[in-house]
Amino acid sequence: MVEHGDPILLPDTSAAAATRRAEAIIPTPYGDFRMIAYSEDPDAYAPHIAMVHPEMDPDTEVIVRVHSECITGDLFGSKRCDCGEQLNRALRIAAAGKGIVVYLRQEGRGIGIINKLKAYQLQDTGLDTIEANVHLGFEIDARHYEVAQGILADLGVSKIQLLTNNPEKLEAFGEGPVEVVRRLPIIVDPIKENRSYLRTKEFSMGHLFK
Ligand SMILES: Nc1nc2c(ncn2[C@@H]2O[C@H](COP(=O)(O)OP(=O)(O)OP(=O)(O)O)[C@@H](O)[C@H]2O)c(=O)[nH]1
Ligand SMILES: [Zn+2]
Repeated sequence: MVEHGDPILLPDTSAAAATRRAEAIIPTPYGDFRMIAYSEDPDAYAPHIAMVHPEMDPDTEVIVRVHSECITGDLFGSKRCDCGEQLNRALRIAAAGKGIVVYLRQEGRGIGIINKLKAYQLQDTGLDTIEANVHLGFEIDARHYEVAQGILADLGVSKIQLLTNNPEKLEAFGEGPVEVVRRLPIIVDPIKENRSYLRTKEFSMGHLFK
């Protein structure tokens, strides 16, 4: 059994990981973005990513999505969660509003893809997302947001409108140098495959779906 918060399993999300390593323009279906890679280790395989609108103005209240990695949803379009659709929507909003999508490598709320798949298997026997994490010996949510604040600070941003329904994410930003002036909801319509996942988010994790 893994101990709570075992550091080996957690990605580097300290402020040190907010070091800019490389960037290039990436043309996406939503328009061009500057893709900037951030990591503590210069050769990191999985750096954090900022997708920055080329005309982003750091002196405005920048629209920002801080999205945690979900390989199942973001990449393969899994219907078990709302991540893929939220990511697409966030990119569209950032493209229209000269904003930023910060993509953090905190797969599975920080437990990694192997453990998330184990959690899914437990969920298929009747546990909810929280119970499955706890059963595997993990925190309910092992994520940290210092690196996101560091990335925004590196981009010269100090005031943001944060796209989230997650009160804990909002609270985490309350402690950092970047001020959240407004929360913007990012609500995906439930489908039968993700209904119980979204229900757990709403009733057990306090996510704001209204
Ligand atoms: N452990 C675990 N992680 C999950 C499960 N379903 C999704 N995730 C992870 O949950 C995270 C979702 O992160 P975000 O998209 O930033 O969103 P959020 O914290 O739900 O809050 P919002 O900003 O409101 O979307 C990703 O890291 C997913 O991989 C699950 O059943 N178990
Ligand atoms: Zn997901």
